[in-house]
Amino acid sequence: MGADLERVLITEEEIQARLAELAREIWDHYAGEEFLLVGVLKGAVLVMADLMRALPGSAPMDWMAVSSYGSGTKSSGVVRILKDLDTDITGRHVLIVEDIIDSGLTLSWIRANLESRQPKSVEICTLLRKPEAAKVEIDCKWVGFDIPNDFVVGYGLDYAEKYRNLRVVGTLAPHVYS
Ligand SMILES: O=P(O)(O)OC[C@H]1O[C@H](OP(=O)(O)OP(=O)(O)O)[C@H](O)[C@@H]1O
Ligand SMILES: Nc1nc2[nH]cnc2c(=O)[nH]1
Repeated sequence: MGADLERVLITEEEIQARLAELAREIWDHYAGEEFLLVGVLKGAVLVMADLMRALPGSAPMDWMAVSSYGSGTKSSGVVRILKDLDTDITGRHVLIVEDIIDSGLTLSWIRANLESRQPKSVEICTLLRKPEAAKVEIDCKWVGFDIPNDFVVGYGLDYAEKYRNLRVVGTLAPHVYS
């Protein structure tokens, strides 16, 4: 599987070290107030698992699954909820946990959707962000790494449902696409 990678952009050690920093900053930010971690399936599964284990204390967790539709392309900005939260977030601090902000369209929609439910606050933590790919500005408080505008896999991110279990983030070799 690793042989399908062209280049490792971020190593396992770099990911874990950065998540530990983010976990500390997040914990300090909420200063003892409860916050709900909201993961976006499926890509955020590994970020959620490692980020929440790096927190100095407990935080509850919930999940959403969404899908783009309409034009058929990903991240069209038109989003459908496949699995909604189990939790009522009214009056609660919500921290959305994502693997990647690419165009920003998915997260822009999710954030607006969650904000319409009258939470106390909504913030975002993403492991990866592609500044050059942004189609909408996203106010994201915690970003692990800004990366170039290349398609990446690993650490939760897939290509045709493969490579999510890689411990690194990297780009795929051309032979994989042919
Ligand atoms: O900023 P955007 O251009 O909207 O792209 C980001 C979205 O794309 C990925 O999800 P994907 O649709 O690949 O689903 P997955 O998490 O189930 O792999 C990622 O997890 C984000 O949700
Ligand atoms: N696997 C993967 N999914 C994405 N969704 C949005 N951008 C990306 C990316 O670079 N890689």
